[in-house]
Amino acid sequence: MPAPCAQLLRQQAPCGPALGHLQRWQHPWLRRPSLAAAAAAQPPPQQTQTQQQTQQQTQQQQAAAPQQQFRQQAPPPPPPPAFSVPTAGRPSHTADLYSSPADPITSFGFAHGFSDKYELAGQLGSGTFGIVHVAVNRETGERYAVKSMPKRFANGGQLEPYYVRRVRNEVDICNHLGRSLSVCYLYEAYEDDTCVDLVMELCTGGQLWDKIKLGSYSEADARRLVREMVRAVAQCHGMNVMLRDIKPENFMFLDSHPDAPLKAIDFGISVFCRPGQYVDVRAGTPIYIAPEVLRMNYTLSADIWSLGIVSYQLLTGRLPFSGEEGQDVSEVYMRKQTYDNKSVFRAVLFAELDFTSPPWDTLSDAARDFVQACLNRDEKQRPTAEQLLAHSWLQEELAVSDAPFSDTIVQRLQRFGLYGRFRQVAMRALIHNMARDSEQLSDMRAAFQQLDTDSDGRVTYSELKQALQNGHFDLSAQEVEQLLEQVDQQHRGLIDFEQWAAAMADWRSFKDEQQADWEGLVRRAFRSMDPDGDGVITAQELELLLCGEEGCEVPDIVDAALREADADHDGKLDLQDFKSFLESKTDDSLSLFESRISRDGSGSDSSGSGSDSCKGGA
Ligand SMILES: Nc1ncnc2c1ncn2[C@@H]1O[C@H](COP(=O)(O)OP(=O)(O)OP(=O)(O)O)[C@@H](O)[C@H]1O
Repeated sequence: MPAPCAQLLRQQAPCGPALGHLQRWQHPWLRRPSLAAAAAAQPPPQQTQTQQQTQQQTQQQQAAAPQQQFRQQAPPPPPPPAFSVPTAGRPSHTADLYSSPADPITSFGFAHGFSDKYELAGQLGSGTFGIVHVAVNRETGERYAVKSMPKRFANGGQLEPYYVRRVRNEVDICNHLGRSLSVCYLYEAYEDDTCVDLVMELCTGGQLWDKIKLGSYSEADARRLVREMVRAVAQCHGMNVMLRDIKPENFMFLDSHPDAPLKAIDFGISVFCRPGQYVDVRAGTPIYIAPEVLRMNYTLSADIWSLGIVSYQLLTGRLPFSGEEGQDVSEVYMRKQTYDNKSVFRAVLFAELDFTSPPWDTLSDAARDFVQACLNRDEKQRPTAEQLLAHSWLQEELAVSDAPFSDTIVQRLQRFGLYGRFRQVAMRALIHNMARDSEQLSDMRAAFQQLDTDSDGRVTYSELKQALQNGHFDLSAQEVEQLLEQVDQQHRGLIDFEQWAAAMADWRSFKDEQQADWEGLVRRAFRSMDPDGDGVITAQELELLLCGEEGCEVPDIVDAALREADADHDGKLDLQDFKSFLESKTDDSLSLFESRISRDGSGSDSSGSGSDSCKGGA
């Protein structure tokens, strides 16, 4: 029988590691500035004296509690956990990591009534902070995963700061990234007096680790999985999120089909970090961390090293470390999943990396080149995740640019989902105001008309679902809903042509096509978003524009839009802000997203997962 939260609290292992990433972050459902947008909008910081003092104070507090800094690795299973070590007295290179200790709070402000809506079923797994169960929606019978994180209180009845940061971190980053199919979707967050419950997409196919420990994959299978992981990482990096804990335990298969999609889970120690920003807190799981993480000066490229380790494991069934420093680490870890930190750190820093022993003689040069590039100890020489996607080893048979439009619909929907709300609305305003004879528009209109089976100019969810079922996409029913909700932000259950076109458009070619009338188009689009025509969109007008009469269900939406687009920081948007905002949009690549085109024509397995497979293509 399901364990209620209070019971979970008793079952929970004693306190795990203190988390050293003192990132200031926010839950988007609470009205505070979003770190994500702040990280995106602000230039790399010069820390103020006060920030440094706060940081040093926090670090001193942490240094005074060393027993909380590491968690002893317990052999075997479960696999060794992530850790995070604060670094006393070192200057930080990042904006927010240390500047703001968690607020003294007693609750997060999440919804109440988890048990009214869901019934717990079997346990799926457990980690340092939570126990994960299947949760069944009492009304619909749909199945989810719920991570129950028993509240940890400090003296004085307030929540322990590490716990606060950890929960908020997970929620904030999931919300930030959750619109892509590469990331386990977070549906809801609940709390009561004793517990936080995060309701997530259910992955029934097990961890990638379960498969790796059985031995190496064929090169073709490994390539597919690595491509999926690199995509997830490229999306995270594109959103200024460093994962910091890439390992096979943190990727789960959606279901038990042999080609089931992989989903990234667990963002508890991820951190917001822009390219070029540095972090100086050791964090991660020792076997997978990059040498520069041990040296406590690293940036997004540290994730690429971890990807290299996992790729090596997938291809060979072992770790890369060899020679005097590494042989034992490799053998003992793969056999027993245990190690001692000192030997691992020595191996990470100094061990030879073996690219010659079998099965390397049977693997392609491209595979070797890919893994070697990831495992370059000089982090500056490592490719970015986006560059890795273009590596010859990962290249798909059909380049995305050559794929027919109808094959890329799921990628386009994911891409649109990762835009902020203001960019989504701006795209729609541009579409509304552009010339009717645009070539892109006519292509998209033709695709839309195919979806609109009753020709009423609008596509319902069920029409879209049906379209996605009739062709060749592998999508769970829940994934279809996730994708469509992005386009139908007002939750009308309908998508009109302009919404559809805004979601499908390629920004670069769209802009190129409109070049002759670009200035005029931008002016017209801005005017159509400025209801009283006074040349500025105030915060109040922005809320109406972004969320309609109902107001925003996620309070941070308006603040995030202002942070992204209000270049002169005067709290409102004018035409100049809008122009610069549109110019700042450069990245448009579909290759970051899974096409989800069915691989074998049979779709994914729906058995008991609550994620019944839809197969289709428009
Ligand atoms: N969405 C999901 N669907 C199915 N099982 C899941 C899901 N999320 C987590 N699990 C299972 O629960 C376990 C614990 O989850 P998770 O790693 O997120 O917890 P945690 O407390 O954050 O862990 P950590 O110790 O790494 O900090 C996972 O290893 C996995 O087996």
